[in-house]
Amino acid sequence: MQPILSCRNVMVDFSGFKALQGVDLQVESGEILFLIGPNGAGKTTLLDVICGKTRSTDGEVIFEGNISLTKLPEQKIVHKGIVRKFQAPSIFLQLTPFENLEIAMKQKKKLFSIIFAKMSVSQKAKIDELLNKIGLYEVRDELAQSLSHGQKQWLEIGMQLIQEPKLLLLDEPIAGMSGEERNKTGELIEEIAKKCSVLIVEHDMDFVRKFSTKVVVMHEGKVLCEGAMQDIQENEEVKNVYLGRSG
Ligand SMILES: Nc1ncnc2c1ncn2[C@@H]1O[C@H](COP(=O)(O)OP(=O)(O)OP(=O)(O)O)[C@@H](O)[C@H]1O
Repeated sequence: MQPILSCRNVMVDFSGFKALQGVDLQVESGEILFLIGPNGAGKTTLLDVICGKTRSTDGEVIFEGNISLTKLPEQKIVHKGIVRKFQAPSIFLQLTPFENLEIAMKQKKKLFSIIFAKMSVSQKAKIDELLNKIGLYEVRDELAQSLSHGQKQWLEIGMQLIQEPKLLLLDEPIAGMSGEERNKTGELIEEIAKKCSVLIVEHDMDFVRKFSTKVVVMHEGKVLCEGAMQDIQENEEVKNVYLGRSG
């Protein structure tokens, strides 16, 4: 089966500083791929390139075998099926989880008129189903500002899932979460991966150990190695540049 995403020799040069120096990486369908590596390795920059926030200076990013993302604007990349949850919150705190998802759904339709239209029964059912999935059904009518940190993050993820993506990009999704919230987030990601590949930048090695299907280690703008977490942990080079110090 062809990978859902292929990065080929991707380079990013920030006015002379080479943040990415020829990254080759593939994401397979249904995979939970963790991108790890020391600070400044280029992980976030790679996510930025994939979602169109940063332009690569060389190389190619191919989606679903034949769609080149390299020159597409961010919104077009979303429409192709790649969404990204940023660390900075984007939910409306004065609205309920249901209303937040309603807005996300209407944005997806992209029709201005529909913003004033009533939701159909099936649209409401879809939002309820999603609320169940992200564990917020019980608090669907409470103001988002009263949610815990973890619940807010899940709502953010829900806002992305309403786009029905094929690839979800997450940047340190469990930062600031309690132990229980971390586990719930991992389980949510496993549930999401049944329909959508997930590429995650993460520093928490316990979380990576528990929920990864594959791990890619980046160092100094390149892929150092990739494989199952068990093998990665044994790798001497990885121990030297990263795990030996922080994991
Ligand atoms: N817009 C920019 N202009 C110049 N340099 C940048 C820019 N964005 C990132 N960099 C540099 O590129 C390198 C890679 O940064 P990046 O944020 O991708 O690393 P990272 O692996 O995500 O690190 P961390 O784990 O700390 O988030 C860093 O040295 C960073 O300072």
